[in-house]
Amino acid sequence: MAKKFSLDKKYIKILLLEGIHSSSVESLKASGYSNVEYLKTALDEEELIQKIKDVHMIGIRSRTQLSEKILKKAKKLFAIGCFSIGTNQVDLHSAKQMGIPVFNAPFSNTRSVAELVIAEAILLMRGIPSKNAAAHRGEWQKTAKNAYEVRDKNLGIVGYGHIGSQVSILAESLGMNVYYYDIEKKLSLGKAVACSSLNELLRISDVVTLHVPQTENTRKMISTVQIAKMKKGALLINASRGTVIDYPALAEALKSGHLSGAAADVFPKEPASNNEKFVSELQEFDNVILTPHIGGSTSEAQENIGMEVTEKLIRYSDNGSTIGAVNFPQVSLLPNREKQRFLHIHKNVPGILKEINDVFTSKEINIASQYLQTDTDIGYVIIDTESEISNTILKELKKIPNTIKARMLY
Ligand SMILES: NC(=O)C1=CN([C@@H]2O[C@H](COP(=O)(O)OP(=O)(O)OC[C@H]3O[C@@H](n4cnc5c(N)ncnc54)[C@H](O)[C@@H]3O)[C@@H](O)[C@H]2O)C=CC1
Ligand SMILES: O=C(O)CCC(=O)C(=O)O
Repeated sequence: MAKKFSLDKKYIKILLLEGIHSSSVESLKASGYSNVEYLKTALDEEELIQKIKDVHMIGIRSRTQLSEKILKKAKKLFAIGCFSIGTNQVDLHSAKQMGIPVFNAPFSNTRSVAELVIAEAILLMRGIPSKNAAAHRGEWQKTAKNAYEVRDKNLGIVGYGHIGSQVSILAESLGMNVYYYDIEKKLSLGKAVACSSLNELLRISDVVTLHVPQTENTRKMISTVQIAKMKKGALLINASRGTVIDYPALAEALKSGHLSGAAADVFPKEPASNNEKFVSELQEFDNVILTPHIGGSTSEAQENIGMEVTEKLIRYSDNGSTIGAVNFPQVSLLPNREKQRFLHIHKNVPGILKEINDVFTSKEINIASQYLQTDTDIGYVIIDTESEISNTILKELKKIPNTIKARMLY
């Protein structure tokens, strides 16, 4: 019998949104995925619902919100690629319940964000944003007043993960004293000092920079009370998520002069495209650097992200590997084209593995290898059979109660 993909690659429809780097399209095509629709922008909800109906894999950046409502329309979707670090734009739990793994690029833009933050710390310390704005208006503000070196100043990093720790290394090389606060115990790099509380960090820092994910815990973690604890004249930088700072409270602190400047790359409501107007309470302040969520937008980062996430999507589509998925049991078996491979995603209920195996036993088909992983909600098993078998097995696997998704690969 000729070997056959359950779904030929040329029928696997892939939608890439938000101007993902061309390295993604190139990798997909090189791997035989020719059915790729590439859009430079995000889609509004209605357009997305229409398009996602027929799509098997989707690639997004931070603008596209994949809510439960939208995922429910995506009947054919089997994998999501977030071409970003953050995955808060996807309802991860709903995706998992629907048997859809979500992949991201956990390090590819780390360095780009860290470099931007360091640049902003230097510019803010020198009062450059205000002087720059004034110069554009024809004013000449040649003065050393309120302009400082970053050397020997205290930098407080909230969230000492990949980005926070890169910022730490760069800041120390500039002679800054680095302090950090993280809810997890972390290895301090160089001479960085862990603070036992957020309040302690806020009290001692000349510059505070935020590098936490968007979670319920981090929502408005910097608001009036926390800002009041910061040193008078301190600086605040946010390249994490717009929900982490209470921006009206920051605006108050800038107005009163309690803080002497800020930089914000992320906002609670960001324009869906470059054609939409951007509105923020921080726009009135010359001493605030506003950037349009470009912390990770460098050529290097985007090219790397394009390749990294695409590779994960291809590995899942070709071999069933969920290594690197952020919402799924991690399963990987070496590709083995000599065998036939089945993937089965199911609710994690007792006895289901036996039912799956019974399908093969009843047809006297030997299982060559099998790898199951579960979490509290779902189980995911890859099964290689010794002999080539027909599509009817797949139909029977799909009929097992509590099956979420089943696929035959080769
Ligand atoms: N502006 C931009 O373009 C970009 C923004 N980001 C944002 O930066 C965030 C951080 O990225 P990474 O450093 O790669 O993530 P990471 O997961 O490596 O580090 C996050 C750290 O925050 C800590 N954390 C979580 N909740 C906390 C809390 N309540 N208080 C203190 N620490 C807490 C975690 O323990 C972890 O160490 C991403 O989740 C994303 O939202 C990421 C890339 C680009
Ligand atoms: O560049 C993007 O679209 C998203 C960057 C970001 O926020 C992330 O990687 O989490």
